Amino acid sequence: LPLRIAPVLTSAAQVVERTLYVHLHPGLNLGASVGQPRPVFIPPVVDVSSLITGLYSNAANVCAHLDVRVLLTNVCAQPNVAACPGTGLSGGAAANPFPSPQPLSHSPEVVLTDFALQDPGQSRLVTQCLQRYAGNCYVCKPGLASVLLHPQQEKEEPGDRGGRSEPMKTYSEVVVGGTFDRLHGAHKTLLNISCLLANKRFLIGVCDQDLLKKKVLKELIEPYALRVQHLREFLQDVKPSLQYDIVPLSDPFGPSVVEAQLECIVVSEETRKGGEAVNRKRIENGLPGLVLHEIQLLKDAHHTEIEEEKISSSSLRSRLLGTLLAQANETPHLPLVPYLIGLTGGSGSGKTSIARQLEALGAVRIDTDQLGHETYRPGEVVYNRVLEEFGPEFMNEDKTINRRALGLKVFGNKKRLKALTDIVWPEIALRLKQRIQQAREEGKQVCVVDAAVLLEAGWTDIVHEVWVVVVPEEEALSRVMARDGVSQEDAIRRLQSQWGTARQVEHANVVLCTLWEPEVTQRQVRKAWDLLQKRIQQRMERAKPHS
Ligand SMILES: CC(=O)SCCNC(=O)CCNC(=O)[C@H](O)C(C)(C)COP(=O)(O)OP(=O)(O)OC[C@H]1O[C@@H](n2cnc3c(N)ncnc32)[C@H](O)[C@@H]1OP(=O)(O)O
Repeated sequence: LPLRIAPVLTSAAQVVERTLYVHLHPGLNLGASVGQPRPVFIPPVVDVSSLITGLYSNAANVCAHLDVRVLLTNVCAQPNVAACPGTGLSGGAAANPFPSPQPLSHSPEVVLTDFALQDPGQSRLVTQCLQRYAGNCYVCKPGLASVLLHPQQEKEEPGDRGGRSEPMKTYSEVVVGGTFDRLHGAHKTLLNISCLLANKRFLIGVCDQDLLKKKVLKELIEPYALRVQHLREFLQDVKPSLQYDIVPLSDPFGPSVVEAQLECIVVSEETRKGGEAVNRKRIENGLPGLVLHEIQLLKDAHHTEIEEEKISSSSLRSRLLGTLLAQANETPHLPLVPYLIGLTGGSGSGKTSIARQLEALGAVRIDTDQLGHETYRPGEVVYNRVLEEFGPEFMNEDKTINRRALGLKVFGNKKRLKALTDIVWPEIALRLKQRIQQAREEGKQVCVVDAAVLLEAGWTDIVHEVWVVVVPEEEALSRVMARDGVSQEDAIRRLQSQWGTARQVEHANVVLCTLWEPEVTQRQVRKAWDLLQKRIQQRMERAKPHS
């Protein structure tokens, strides 16, 4: 079987667009002579566990775009009613794991098999037999199609046949913990093997709040409720007979160190130490230690130099940088050209360096800080109004406005900052519109509006897309202090006058991060630019009058 995984997945990926459910039935005979095959129970042997790992690790390499889910309703420790509640078993060899078809979160539209036909004339009978078989196990879409795959068989190496059919020890209650952001093959392996090990209850602790603070690109972590929804949907498909309890974790231990009836914790090489710490705490709490069941870490064949070698959510998050995370809003009030990108991000996020890179790629860069500074020139409306509002002490000897002193006054003081921005923003907006008009007249295709507080100002409707640049707060603080020579307190006050990155990201169409080497940022910008060109192209196509 292991040799067939990659070829079967490769050929299935040519038919399937989104979800590929895997139902195991070793030796399934669809040959017409033996009559209609029935689903059978498979004992949870070591081989099944290796097969699950093999499936997810191959899927990550050969069909990474598919949501693969290995179904375990028919993989059960003891085929009796007590061990497999809800199966309607009466015991004995004829026990059916599917007394009624199991509903899945995505009803199958097509059933695939790698059953090898002995005779091409059998094909119709075999596909009919397969459809009936699938319909007995799962609730399928009406008109379920069936397809016979013809996977390219891989060469068998000597010694490949050595399977491990010894039974796995199973447990009444199993626990795991994790962030479970954007469920990937490694999460699914952990979850599937835990389902294999658990007979009654599966407790899942999901990191929340404080436990997320140190994570790479934490702003891109899916909200807790969404992660739980995805987990529940996956688990409900995989083994509906188990009781699932999903709880938020605000410390690394959660209920694992207080619930007496837990028997086993599933860990990876990386989290084994965490599992051992759980056991030390349990013993301190007068509870028996848990069996540590260790699973293999899945390798990520596509990892880049800033990513981990294992399949990880942080790598998946870093691959989202520069891509379109949320469709742009409809903007019929804006002219088609130039396409307007509102580039924003906290102080010290590196947005100006990104704006310059976009300029080098062909965009017109409009620096709104600069436009703001122009409005302070003596004789301008803003100049007079600012001095009226804040007093003559904010004037330098040469009669110019002392912006630095003004900054120290307003950052950290909401009321005073609002008084200032109420004066300056309308004037900046006016100048911005003039610049955009000028770019339009010059036939420019893309303008990048570099605006530190674009979202706070509610300027999202003057651009087509919002791009947000993020860095961790400590990094932003040290950059601001070093670059602008301000104290830590002043830097904090300035950052606190702006939205936090998580809130900014909620409004972002594209997110970029300047935390790593300059080449890494350049690659992100290039990717974002290339994808933007495609979107602009498609938009132009859509806007063409139909002939
Ligand atoms: C909607 C927009 O984004 S318009 C562009 C931002 N400008 C404004 O909001 C106008 C109000 N601000 C100002 O006039 C000036 O920033 C002053 C007078 C307060 C300070 O002037 P200066 O000392 O010359 O500082 P400068 O204008 O370079 O801004 C320094 C930092 O303050 C931040 N900043 C500017 N305005 C604001 C604001 N309204 N709220 C919070 N932070 C702000 C900027 O992010 C900038 O950091 P960055 O370059 O790392 O992004």
